[in-house]
Amino acid sequence: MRIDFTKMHGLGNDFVVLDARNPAQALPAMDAALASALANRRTGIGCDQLILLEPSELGDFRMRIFNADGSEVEACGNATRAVGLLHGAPARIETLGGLLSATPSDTGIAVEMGQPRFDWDAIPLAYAMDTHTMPLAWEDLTNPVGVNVGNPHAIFFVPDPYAVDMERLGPLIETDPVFPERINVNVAAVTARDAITLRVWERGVGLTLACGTGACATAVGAMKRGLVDRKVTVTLPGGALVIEWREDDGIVMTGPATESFRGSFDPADYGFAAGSPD
Ligand SMILES: N[C@@H](CCC[C@H](N)C(=O)O)C(=O)O
Repeated sequence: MRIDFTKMHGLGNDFVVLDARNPAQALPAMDAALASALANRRTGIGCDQLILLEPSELGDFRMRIFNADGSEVEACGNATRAVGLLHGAPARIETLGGLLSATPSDTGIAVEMGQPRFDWDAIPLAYAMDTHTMPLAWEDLTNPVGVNVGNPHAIFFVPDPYAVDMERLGPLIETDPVFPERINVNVAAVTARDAITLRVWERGVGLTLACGTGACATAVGAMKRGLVDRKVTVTLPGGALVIEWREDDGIVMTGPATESFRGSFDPADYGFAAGSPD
């Protein structure tokens, strides 16, 4: 029994999207082993995140997010825009990080990401500290902002994000015990009151071409520090997102999403039995 998938991306951050709402699809129960097998770029379909759409009683549908290492996580900004594009109309999307809304428009897909949380235990951190300027350092990367925008982020403001050895420092910071649920690592340069350049080492993935929640976290971190205005363009290796932090509505992220192709796979090829259709 073959399972259909849609390959999508947001600024090069790519996804395999599976739709478990279709009763004709005998999807195996999703777990870390299957998610990482499908995400594997050498032996699987290949992606940064595996996205599973399920029925929801709270929203139009539920989106489950698995990193390439198989870990299930709370939020993914780029995938939220991607499934918003698939839905083709304004959508309320249930995630582990909260209920989000995605609205396709002429300028891309706009997603209301909710309010950021800066409390140390909301990020979470291993012990109490000031998250505005965390008293932490890894070589030249010092005093990050800590914020949770559905998922956890540390943001380092640096002169040149492309001069930072992220391949070496990213995994060190991601797995430091000060972050009990690991962390997404952002290195950013503020280039104008409305412009930021950003690279992200994603928890459970590594360096990606873009990270939507990273752009949101970095923008609000820079706003908190008074470095930028309330609406900024964040430029990542894969392209740009516009991030606005509204007093009442919270963070609004706007940017493109793209469907790349559709295909199918046989779970047996990955050592998994198909589930039983409802
Ligand atoms: N690519 C994403 C973030 C995906 C989840 C992240 N790696 C985590 O573990 O929290 C985005 O666009 O936000």
